[in-house]
Amino acid sequence: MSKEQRVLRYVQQNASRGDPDSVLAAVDKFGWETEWAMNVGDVKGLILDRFVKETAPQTMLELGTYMGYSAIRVVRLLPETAKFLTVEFNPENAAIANEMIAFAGLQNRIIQITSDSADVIPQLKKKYDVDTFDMVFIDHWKDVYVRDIKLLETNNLLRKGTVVVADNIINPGAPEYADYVRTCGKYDSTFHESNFEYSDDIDGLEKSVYRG
Ligand SMILES: O=C(NCCNC(=O)c1cc(-c2ccc(F)cc2)cc(O)c1O)c1cc(O)ncn1
Ligand SMILES: [Mg+2]
Repeated sequence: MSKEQRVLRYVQQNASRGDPDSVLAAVDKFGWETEWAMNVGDVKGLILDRFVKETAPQTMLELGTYMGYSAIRVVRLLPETAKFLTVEFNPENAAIANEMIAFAGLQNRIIQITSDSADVIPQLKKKYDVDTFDMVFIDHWKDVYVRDIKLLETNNLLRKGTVVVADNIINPGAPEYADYVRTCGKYDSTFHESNFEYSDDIDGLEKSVYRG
């Protein structure tokens, strides 16, 4: 059984079906007490919660579903009318996420896409009926953050004021991305220091508002 399957089983045996907060609490308890996993987690998650509440996005994209933790974390704060798309490359992780999201009762609120983000970003307008995103959460492979934010720009998926949040700026690190959003002149970017998931190590989120 994979680590991700062990986390899912723990959630199914310890959380309440249809209760997103209990699912998040179970994943976090497992992450702190049993096995570390690369969810954004409870500490950085509180900062993400604040950004979501401040932005109140009607359309949102997540790159890097993993087990669905941040999808559940975000969508639990959004109205039923909001449109949330999440992209995962790894089919095994996507399958775990599908079950985690269903257990949380949010399967009708989250559109899961299993694909390489580079392939799907250019299809979002036509195939997924997207105009522009109000918010984007980037949490997939660190070395493709820059490639993908540039793809979002060139595919006209960002608008003046779109809020782009990126995980793991310090650990494992996304230095080229941080440098790009801070110096290219297209974003007002701020770094929010925090802790690495289920750890005392340092990490942080970058929040970048597109100038349009
Ligand atoms: O699962 C896929 N990506 C996860 C992206 N996320 C990360 O890589 C990630 C990594 C870490 C991390 C940090 C320190 C360390 F020692 C080990 C891992 C932390 C995080 O918070 C992440 O978010 C995936 C699979 C695949 O086959 N193809 C495309 N993507
Ligand atoms: Mg991460």
